[in-house]
Parts: sequence; structure tokens; C-alpha cells
Amino acid sequence: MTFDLETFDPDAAMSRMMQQYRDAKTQHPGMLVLFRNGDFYELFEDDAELGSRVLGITLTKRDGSIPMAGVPVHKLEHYLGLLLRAGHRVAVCEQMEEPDPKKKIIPREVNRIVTPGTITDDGLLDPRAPNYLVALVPAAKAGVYGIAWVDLSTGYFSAADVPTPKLSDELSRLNAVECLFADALTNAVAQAAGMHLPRSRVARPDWTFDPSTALAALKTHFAVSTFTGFGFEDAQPGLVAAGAVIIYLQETLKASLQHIRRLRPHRPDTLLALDEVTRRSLELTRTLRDNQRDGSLLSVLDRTVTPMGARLLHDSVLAPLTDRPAINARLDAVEELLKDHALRRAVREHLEACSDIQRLTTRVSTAKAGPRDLSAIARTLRKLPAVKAKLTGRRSPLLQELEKRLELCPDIRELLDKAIEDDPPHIAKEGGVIRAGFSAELDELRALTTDGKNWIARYQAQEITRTGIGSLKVGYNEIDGYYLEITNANETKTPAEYKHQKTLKNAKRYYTPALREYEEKVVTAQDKSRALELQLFLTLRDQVAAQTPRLLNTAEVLAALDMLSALAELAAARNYVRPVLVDEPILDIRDGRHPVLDQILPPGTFVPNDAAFGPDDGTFWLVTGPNMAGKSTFLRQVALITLMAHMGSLVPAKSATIGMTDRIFTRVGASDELSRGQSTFMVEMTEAANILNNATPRSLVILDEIGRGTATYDGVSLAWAMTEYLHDAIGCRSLFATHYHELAQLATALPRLRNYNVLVRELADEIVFLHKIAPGNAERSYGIHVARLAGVPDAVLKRATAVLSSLEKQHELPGVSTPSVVTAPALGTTPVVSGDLPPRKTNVVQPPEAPRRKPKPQPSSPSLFGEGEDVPF
Ligand SMILES: Nc1ncnc2c1ncn2[C@@H]1O[C@H](COP(=O)(O)OP(=O)(O)OP(=O)(O)O)[C@@H](O)[C@H]1O
Repeated sequence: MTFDLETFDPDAAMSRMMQQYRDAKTQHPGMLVLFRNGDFYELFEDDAELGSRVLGITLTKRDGSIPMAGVPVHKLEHYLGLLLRAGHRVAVCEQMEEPDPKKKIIPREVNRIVTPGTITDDGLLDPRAPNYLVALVPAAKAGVYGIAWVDLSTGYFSAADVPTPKLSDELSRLNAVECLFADALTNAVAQAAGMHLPRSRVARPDWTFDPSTALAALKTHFAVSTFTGFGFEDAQPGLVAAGAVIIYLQETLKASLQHIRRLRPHRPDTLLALDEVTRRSLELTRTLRDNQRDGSLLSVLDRTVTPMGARLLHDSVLAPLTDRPAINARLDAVEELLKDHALRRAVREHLEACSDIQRLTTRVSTAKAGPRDLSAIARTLRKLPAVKAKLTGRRSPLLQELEKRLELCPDIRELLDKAIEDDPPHIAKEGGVIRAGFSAELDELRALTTDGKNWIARYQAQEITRTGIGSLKVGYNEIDGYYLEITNANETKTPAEYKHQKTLKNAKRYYTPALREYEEKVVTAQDKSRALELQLFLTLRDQVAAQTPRLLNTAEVLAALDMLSALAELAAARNYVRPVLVDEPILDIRDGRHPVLDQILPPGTFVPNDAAFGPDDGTFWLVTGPNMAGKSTFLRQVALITLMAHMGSLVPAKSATIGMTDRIFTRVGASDELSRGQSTFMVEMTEAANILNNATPRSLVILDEIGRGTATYDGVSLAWAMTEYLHDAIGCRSLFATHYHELAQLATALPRLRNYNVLVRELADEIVFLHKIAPGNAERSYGIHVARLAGVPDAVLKRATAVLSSLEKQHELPGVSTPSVVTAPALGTTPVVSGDLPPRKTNVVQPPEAPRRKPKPQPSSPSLFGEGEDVPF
């Protein structure tokens, strides 16, 4: 056939298969379509190019022109995982019939949609972290966003109204994997959410966010006419976002959502506020350096033995409580589990044998569970009576409450015990799932199958005797069915009534009417028994699904018990102490340790330190000390101990009295935010502004270096003024680590400021870090010494030492001078320093030998040390 360009009709030329593909694409906008074609799932056109990049698979061409890339069918789950992690949503288009050469085209349909926020498959989820899908909608009232989030894999569903400036903090706490918003509002949402939108962003049709439509969907889902019962006001924007989530899930999953049985109001006022910067810099769930879980606070706290407990702990670390009775209730429970070793050991042993019934129940409820999932639920239910027995008669009200709430679900357990084999296969279709005795009909069919097989064994023996052919055997395969096989050597002895079926190299295969008759019986019985087993399994799964709320309630109890006993285990292993929580905004930590370093450093090497804030101890600690001495560690340990106490955890210290805290703020080091379009110093100041504008007298503020990202004078001036502001205007507990030793002078003017430094011992030509915090301020930073430790070349070190000593001699840097009087100026004015601060100088400081490049004179600006003074670095 020749190709005639004149008559070429591209539409007609497009294969029917490609038409099927394009239909699937049109029906699933914004998704990659994985299109089943024989042993591969193919991606075409733009999807193929994207897929080849993301998955590292070869890009080829179909019919010489259409880009195409494919993945083998048996590796689908692996590649789906990669696409999800990269934030893509995928529609899997299946062949709905076996290929038939007589048919021109196999019918295909999208029968599975996989998106980062709607997965429930174990293999694609992190067992220890929640997996949130979030929806955002701006409220009619300016400055507020409605936000709702669901973890489909557990049924956890929550909503809140969030002031727009707090939106990015909430989003970063949730760390959602997929985000929904109304198409028309794409830009507004992106702007309000800052950098914290997940990669998978879905602009949904505007009607799905229309308040009346969304609320109606939500009411229908929960079968309620008002949300006051859930703790919401009926017109809250958060509810609109929640309704939009439900519409999306219904459309995407086309499965039951009955495991989403409650919408919980999120009340930020009951939680210790931690903004995104604080969460990151305290390394609560990930390390700053490489964004790994290992090395984070969570990693050292996590001694849970179930994924349910691990996820609850994860959420609790990010959202500590502010309600003192609630915290004390947790502490009572942890303490009881700590003191009663036998109880703790037994509870943890039982829990260890429990499966993740939260996610398993969700799989049951969304009709995704296989036989092994049901068997795992049964195994877990069998453990419950022992867990309940252990909780009976406990002193702590929280343990008593958990005991009451723990439903044993004996009916479900009995049903599953009777029905499911102990170690069933993965897939229900294969049979071997249902226990003997559960269904008389199934037992009968199985007996027929077994009898048939026995008959065949007897038939083989009988035919060997009758023919005298010792090697005669009855075999079976899918294509030939049952057959009699006789080797060529014995061919002459073959009985005449044997009907020839097939010739092999060394043997021939035969059948007999009797064999066919029994085969019919066996195969039919086997088919029937498998079909019945599948039916029984599906019914059973529906029966269990109907009990979803009870199972999820039990799962919540197990999660809480696991978290509490894990905290007790940690406290026992690391010798933690119960913090005393008080109302006054004070802090008194004796021999506190950094929870992570305490575990990572060799035993006995971590040097504990005290921290005290209160009427007698001051509210503002200015911590100076050499580089590498342990300032940051100390600051963070105070913040982490405070946070852990608010979680209801015991803390690494000899004793700890913790005043109730509303927020912890931290500003740590210089983080490179160039990718966010902000300079390092701008980020530093934005973070500082956030603290100064939002801290209250109940907050804890940690400042680890401030003002370093700019010229020294600007830096010191800013640090000076911020110190005064925190001390005078806010009066909150504050810790400030700095190399600006001159700030120490403020102690004479600010009554609640205390100077502390980290001790070092100076030996002949080295210093030993003692890591001990002591009253007083440090005089030197030993920066050059640390540079030596870091491997800076000797020549540079020598030169730096010479420059330093010259600078110190010639210019009496303020850091080494002692001021006589410092008076705190009124806020907003320049501090007035009298005494021996250096006079303003105009000359350029010269290092001992002529510098290679003449330093540019700084523009003169009013400063603490003198106008126009310059340093050569
Ligand atoms: N209390 C301590 N006990 C034992 N080792 C400690 C202690 N504190 C800190 N260290 C060790 O010292 C190292 C440096 O501590 P850290 O980062 O806190 O110093 P720094 O004073 O903040 O330094 P820089 O001023 O250079 O930022 C830590 O990584 C840790 O190994």
C-alpha cells in the first residue's frame, strides 16, 4: 500500500487504540494515563516525555511519530510510587477483556486512579507518617482561609479557619502531599500559601468549592443537617473546604468513604504554636542539613512498636498541647507505665503483635483489602483481651479511659476466626482463603475436588498394573488437562482404547473417556469452589466494613497506648524526669540534656546544663562563648525540653519546672533561602520580625545569632535593639546566643538580662571545650582556633592571628573593652553608651602588613563604636 499525502486524513489514520488513549486523557484532565497494552503500561505524547524523565525509562516512537515510553506490567506498583513521589496523579487504563485476535480492538477503561493524597496501598505509603490531602478556600471575610485535610489511609479528617498570615505555617505542619483549590483562585491561593503548597496541586472546577454545593455534599456524607454536633459553626469556611474534599474523593475513588466518619475541628489555641521556621530549626521531624528523619527529635523519641503509634507521635511532636490538665493526664499515664515495668513490657509485647488496623480497616472499608488484610485484623483482635486485661484497674485516668474505649469487637473476631485461614494467600481469587467448616457448600465442592484427585491417583496405579508399564503416569497441565503419558520405549504396550492426544520427543500423551469424566468433575468443582470462596470472602469483607467505626475506634486506642508506653520506655532507657508544669511563665531546668545529642554522643560525654528563668533568674539569657562551645546545643535543648514537656513526655534532666508556654520561636543561623527569592539577611530579618511582632509574655524565644548577615555595626545595633525590645516590651523568656560580646554591657541597664557563657579551658596552644554554661560573658570567640580544627591552611591562620592581634591592639575593639555605664535608651532610640567605648574614627584600619587590596571605607553611619570605622574583612 502506498501512502498518498493528498488523501491522507490524520483523524482516520490515528489508530483506534490512540483514540481510546486520548479519550482517557480527556476524561482525566491533569493526570498521566498509564495505558495497558499487552505486557506493558504505555505513556504517550507529552506524558511519555515526562514519564521518561521522571522514571528514567526509554523514550521511543509509536508509528515513527508518537512519543511513547512504557513500564512492564509486573513493575507497575514500583513506577506508580515514583510518579506519586514526584507529585503526579495517574489514571490506570486497563484492558477490560483478554486479547482476542478476532476483535479489532480490546475494550479499555480507566479503573484505577492513583493520586498522592488518595492512596491507601501499603506499599506506596510511609507507615510512620500521615499522608494528608488538603483543600484551601479563601473566606468571604478577607484575611481568613478555610482549610480542611484528610488522611484517607486512616480516615482522619479535620478542618479549621486560619488567618491568612498563618496559612503557610499550618500547611508546613501538615506537610500535605496533594492540595485542592478552586480553579479561578489558583493565583490567590499560591500567593497566600507561600512556598508550602505540595507538588501535586489540583485546580478543581469552581463549583466544587461553591459553599452551598460543598456544604450539601458534606451534610450528605455525614448524614447531618448541621455541623454544630462536630463542634463547628455552620457557615465556617473550613467546612466548605471539607465539602470540596469529599466531592473530590467521591469523584476520584468511586469507593465507599464510610471510614471518614467524623470531621474534627482543629483548635490552634489548644496547641503550642510552632511556626514553620521553628519546626525546621528545632529539627522536630527532619534534620536541617539533609532533611532526614534520622537525627531529628522524632527519631530519638520514637520507640513505638506499631505504625499507628508512630503516626500519632509524629503528629504530637508537631502539635504539643497547651492545656495543662490534658498534659498532666498524659504525664500520669506515662509515669504509671514507667514505674510499672511489667505492665509496660507486657503492653508493648502485645502491641508489637498488633497490625496497623487503622490502615487495614480503611482498606477493608474502601474494598481494597485482600485475604491477608482480614487475617491481620483477626490476629490483632485476638490480642485485644490481653491488652484490655493489662489496662484494667489502672490509677491513671487516661489509662482508665483507654481501657473503657478499647472495644474488643468479639463478633468480628469470631467471624474472622471461623472464616479465614491463618496464613491465606495474597489474592482471594486463588482460593485457600476460607477455613474448612465455614461453608458446607464450599466443603462439599472441595471434597469433590479432593476425591477427584484421589481417583486419579488410584486410576494411575490401576493402569500401571493393567498395562505393565511401570513408568506410566497421569499428568496435568492447563492446556492439555489430565493425560496419560507413555514413553516411546513402552509404546507397543499402549492399550488400544487409549486415544492419542499429543506427541512429545520421548513420549506420547493419551486420554480415556474415564479420565475426561473425572477431569470434568475435578475442574468444575475446583472452578466452582474458587468462585464460591471469592464470593464468601467479599461478603465477609463487607461484613467487616460495616464495623469500620468500631475498628477505627479501637485503632485509636492502640495508637494512644503505643505512644504513651513508648514515651515511658524512652524515659526508662534514658533516665528522664517528669516535668512539673506551672502557670507562671518561668523555667527551671536542672542538669538538662539535649535529647538528640544525649543519645548520639558516647555514653557519659554529654555535659548537662541548668537553665532558669523567673523573677530571680532573669527572663533574658545572653549566651556568649567560643565557636563550637555548645551555645546552639544549649539553646535548642531548652526549647526541646519545653516542647517535650508540653507533649506530655518526660524530659532529659534531673528536674524541670516548666511554665506553660503559648509559643516557641526560634531563629537559628543563616539559612540559604535564595531559592525562595530572598537574601540570607532578608530571611533573618523576616524571621526576627515575626518573633518581635508575635511573641507574648508566655512565649519562649530562642535567638541563635542575629544580625550576622550584614555589616558588623548594623548587626550589633539590630541585635542590641531587639534585645531591649524583647526584654522591655515583651518580657518573655528569651535565650540569645551571640558573638557580639559587646551586648554583655546591656546587663547593667536591663534588670532581667543575665550574661552566661560557655566555659573553655585554655592550654598552651589549644583550647578545650568544657560545654558548661556559667554566669558571666565570654571575652573571645576563638574563631581562629576553630578554623584550625576545620583544616584552614596554616598560612591563612598565621596571617589571621596577626591581623587579629593588630586589630585588638590598635583599635580596642568594643568586644574587649569594658564599658562603665550603659543606660537603656527609650525604645526606638539609639542606645546611649558612655564610658570607654572607642571614639569615632575616620581612618582605615591597617593590618600589620600592607593589605593586598585597600579596603573600601564604609559609608559613615551612626554606630555604637564610631562613625566610619572600618575593618579589613
Ligand atoms: N553539652 C554538651 N556536651 C557535650 N558536647 C557538646 C555539648 N554541647 C555541644 N557539644 C558538642 O559541641 C558541638 C558544637 O556545639 P554547638 O554547635 O552548640 O556550638 P556553638 O557554640 O553554637 O558554635 P558556633 O558559635 O560555632 O555556632 C556539638 O556538635 C557537640 O558535638
